[in-house]
Parts: sequence; C-alpha cells; structure tokens
Amino acid sequence: MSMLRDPSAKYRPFGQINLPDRQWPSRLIERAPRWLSTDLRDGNQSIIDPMDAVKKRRFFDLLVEIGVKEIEVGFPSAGATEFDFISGLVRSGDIPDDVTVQVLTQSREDLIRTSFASLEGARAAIVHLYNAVSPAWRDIVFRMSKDEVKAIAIAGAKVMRDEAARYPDTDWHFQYSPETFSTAELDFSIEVCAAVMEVLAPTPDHPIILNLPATVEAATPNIYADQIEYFCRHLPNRESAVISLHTHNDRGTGVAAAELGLMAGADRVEGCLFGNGERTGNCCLVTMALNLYTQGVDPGLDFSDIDRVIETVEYCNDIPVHQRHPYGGELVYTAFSGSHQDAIKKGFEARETQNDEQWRVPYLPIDPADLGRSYEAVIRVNSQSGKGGFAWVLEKDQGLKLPKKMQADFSRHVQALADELGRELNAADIWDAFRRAYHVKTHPKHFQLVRYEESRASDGTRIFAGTIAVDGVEQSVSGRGNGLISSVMGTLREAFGVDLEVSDYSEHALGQGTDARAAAYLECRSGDGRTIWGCGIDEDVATASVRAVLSAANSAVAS
Ligand SMILES: CC(=O)SCCNC(=O)CCNC(=O)[C@H](O)C(C)(C)COP(=O)(O)OP(=O)(O)OC[C@H]1O[C@@H](n2cnc3c(N)ncnc32)[C@H](O)[C@@H]1OP(=O)(O)O
Ligand SMILES: CC(C)C(=O)C(=O)O
Repeated sequence: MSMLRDPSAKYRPFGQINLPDRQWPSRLIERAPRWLSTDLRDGNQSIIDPMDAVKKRRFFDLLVEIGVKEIEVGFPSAGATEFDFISGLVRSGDIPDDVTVQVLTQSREDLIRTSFASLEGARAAIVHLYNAVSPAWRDIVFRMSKDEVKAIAIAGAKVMRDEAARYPDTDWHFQYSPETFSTAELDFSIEVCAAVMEVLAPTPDHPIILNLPATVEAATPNIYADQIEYFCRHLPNRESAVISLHTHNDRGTGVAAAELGLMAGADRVEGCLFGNGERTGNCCLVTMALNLYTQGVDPGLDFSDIDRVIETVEYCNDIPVHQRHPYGGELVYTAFSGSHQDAIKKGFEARETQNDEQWRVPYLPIDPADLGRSYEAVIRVNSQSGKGGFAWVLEKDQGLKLPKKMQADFSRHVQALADELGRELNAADIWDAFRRAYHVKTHPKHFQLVRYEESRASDGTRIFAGTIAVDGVEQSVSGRGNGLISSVMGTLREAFGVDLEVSDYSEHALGQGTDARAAAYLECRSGDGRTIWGCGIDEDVATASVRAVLSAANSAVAS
C-alpha cells in the first residue's frame, strides 16, 4: 500500500494570531445573528447546472418562507440568466418589505454598473463588492502590490458610491468583502476596509457591511475567531460597520468557525442551506440556526418542516442532502445499535413521567418532532441492535409492550433473523418473526382456539368452556377455577398432557375506540425446566389470555 509522503516541506502550519488577551473563549452566543443566504449566488455558482429562473424563484420563495431577511440573489454581471432573474424579481414587486436582496460584483467598473442596473426600481438593496487581498492572490492572480490591490477596492467603492447616487429612489446598502481575508495579513485587511469606508462614509445609522471570508478554510476555527476579534478591535469607526462572517468548509469546520466568529464579535452570518457552496461548501445555515435552537436561543429561522426544505433544496441544487447531515439527514435521529436504542427508549419513557418540558432524551440532541419528523425512524433494527430496538418497533407498529423478560426471549429470534438476512429488519419482519415465535395470529400447528366461553358458577367460580382444534381436530375443553389461565392450563394438562406451570402474567390494553383490543403475556415453566412464553391478542382480556395459554402450549409442544 502506498503511503502519504512527508508533508512538512510542501505544507506549512498556519501559525497563531497575536492576541494574548482574546475575549471570545469566555463568551456565549445569546442571540441570533443577522442571516444572509447566499444559496442563489455562492451556492448557485458551485453546482453543475446553475439554477434557471424557475428554480431560483422557488428557492427564493423558500428562503422567504423560512424567514431569511437578507438574500444574495445572484451575480448580475455573470450573464443574461442572472441579470434577467434579478431584475425580473425586483420588478415583480414580490420581494417582501422586510426582505432585502443583495447582489455580488467584482470590483470592476462595468460589472458594478451592470449590478446596479439589475436592481433598478428596488425599494432597498445591498450591493456587495469584493476583491481578494491575501498574498497568494496578490502575487499569483493580480500580480499586484498591496497598494495596487487596495486601489482596486477604493476604485470599486467610488463607482458604487456614484452609481447609488444615480438611483436615489432605492435605499442602498454597501457591502465589501476583502476576499481571502482569513489568509491575508490582518492589518492589511483592516487598512483596505478602512479605505473603502472612507469612500462610502458609513454611519452607525447607515453602516457598511464588512464581510470577512474564510474563502478557503486554512486553519482551526479558533484562529478565525482570533482574526475576527482582532479585526473588530482594530477597525476604525467600528460602530459604523456590521461585521459579517462568510466561512467555507475545506477543513470541515465552517460552522464551528462561524460560531466562534460570532463569539468574537461578529453580527451577521452568510451561508447556504445544508452547506452547499464552492468545493466543500459554505457554512450551513440550517446547522448554525439549529445549533442555536438547541441552546435555547431562537434562531429566527423556521425549520419546523425540515423535509419540505430538503425537498426544495435538493430539487433546486440537484444535490442530495447527505443522510448524516446534521439535523436534516435521513439517518440523524436513528439508532441501530443496542445500547443507544435502550437509552433512547428509556428517554422517551422518562419523558412521559417527567413534568417539565426540558428535552433530555439520550443520544438525541433535539426533539425530531420540532423539525416535523416523526419518532418512527428513531430506532431501526439490524444485527447491531438490542432488545430496546425491536421492543420500540413492536410498540410503535403494533402497540405491544413486551415484558422485559419476554424481550430477552424474543431477542434470540430477532438476532438469528438479522444474522440470517444480513440486512435491516423492518417493522413487518419483526412482527412476522414475533407471530412465528409465539404462534400469534398464525395458524399454529397444534392448539388453535375455535370458540371460547366463560361463565360463573353460583359460588363465583369461573367456568371455562370452549373448543380447541388440536392438530386440526376440534376438541371440547372445559375447566373451573378462580384463575381463568390456570383453569385453561389445567384442561390442557389433563386432556393433552401439556406440562406447563404459569410463573408470570401481564396484560395491557391495545389500541383505542373501535380498534381497542387487549394483549396478554404469559411466562411458563415446563416440566423439563425450560422457560416458555406465550402471547395472545384479542378483543377482550379474557380471550387474549386464553390465546396466550395456547400460544405457550404450542411453543411447549413444538420445541
Ligand atoms: C470567492 C467567490 O466566490 S467570488 C465570486 C465568484 N463568482 C463568479 O465568478 C461567478 C460569476 N462570474 C462570471 O460569470 C465571470 O467571472 C464574469 C462574467 C463576472 C467575469 O468574467 P471575465 O471578464 O471573463 O473575468 P474573470 O472572472 O475570468 O476574471 C478575470 C479578471 O478579473 C480580475 N478579477 C478577478 N476578481 C476580481 C475582483 N474581485 N475585482 C477586480 N478584478 C477582479 C482578475 O484579476 C482577472 O484580470 P485579468 O484578466 O486582468 O487577468
Ligand atoms: C465573495 C466572497 C464573500 C466569497 O464568496 C468568498 O470569499 O468565499
């Protein structure tokens, strides 16, 4: 097998930020930031087939419905599809009053003018200007000095200022991104941003948005937090700027970086639903928002029907949401493994007796119901599963609440089936296995209940009379006794030599209304020392318990 080569010559450690009195590690995120969705821009520029106007509109409507108030709707100078969508949306009058659209442009005069033109007639809009500032981009892409790169930003800002004046009916907001901020010298990013602010003259009442991207994530998230705190502390006229975060996920920590960035003093977060975006994607707004939610902070975004959100996102991006994606993935609330299932089942049982709302179900960081998910898929059964798993499935699917000791008995049947099939066992598999194991609602080979009647003698003794088919031949049986079960058991012993002693019995109601039935469970000891279980389900408890006796008798003679 080949080995990775020694990386030390090719790659260098990122190093540290000189901020010994950093404050962010001891801060909490106590309120939601301003959110900007860049699904229709950064997300759209990263997919194989960019969205057409129909898909963009559907995505836009979804974002509005979720409650996103700032939406980057595209890159108007990219081409006619983008321009026409944006100007069509503006002219449609369908942008709600509390939603502001944003467009992105390189710092090139013609592109900036095109961007303003696309927004003609907008009530309010954010024009977002960017140019890369870090050494690699300066040296390789622009082949420019620091001053020349700063001049690109200043020139772009001047065009923005002048264009805004040409369309006085729109409430313009300006955003500037020193692209590649996280790999640039911090003091240089501050210098460029301050120069842009000088041109655009923001005030605390009409601030500029300074968006600080980790264009390519290159360090651990604490470094990004240090960079944000440093920037916030050293930016002149800080109160006239909204500090915005725009992280990517190249190292898999885009959300973590944005969270620490908020602790470091930022006000706003840009990202995409389910983390779509260039390469490994942008910061995932769903994860960010629901992380806040699970800390008791209202994120201001509504994911209460997450499956509908996923459906639209998958349709528009033509990329599936991964089954393990935080909060949204199909498998993220599912436990296959025995000890997890056991803990989850106990967690739900504890919830029924708990008298406060606090969510404390082990292994589930959030109540799936809050996102519109049912509890059905919380536990699924395969060869890694334990008793809690099939007991949960039988309870949810059939309403059965097996006694703990019977679960242990049924466990070997389930384990054998899972090993034999080598796949997940669905609810039907488990129910079939249960019916076969305990001769429930099957046509058992030996004892079958044909008819059953119960009466009371004048002294109150119960009298049982009925017909049992034994190997297909009907036989009358009867018995007397205080306990119906022992009476039926006695009859079976006398008439057919079934050698069983009842050691435990339980019953519970099943279903409601016209579906109401009863389930009875019987633990018996056979003459040769084995433990044999029986289960009966019928319209009333008495018949269910008679069936439970026959179920145990069938097992006794079958094994
Ligand atoms: C990190 C990000 O996600 S940034 C957003 C990136 N998104 C997009 O680019 C999607 C839309 N873009 C496009 O459709 C095209 O890039 C267009 C139509 C806007 C422009 O296309 P082109 O004119 O062919 O230029 P292209 O994008 O290749 O840029 C190359 C030139 O612009 C310069 N440039 C790149 N970015 C910037 C910038 N932000 N500001 C100013 N100049 C820039 C480059 O240095 C290069 O200059 P050169 O030709 O003198 O070497
Ligand atoms: C334009 C900027 C904000 C960007 O998309 C990035 O740096 O990733």
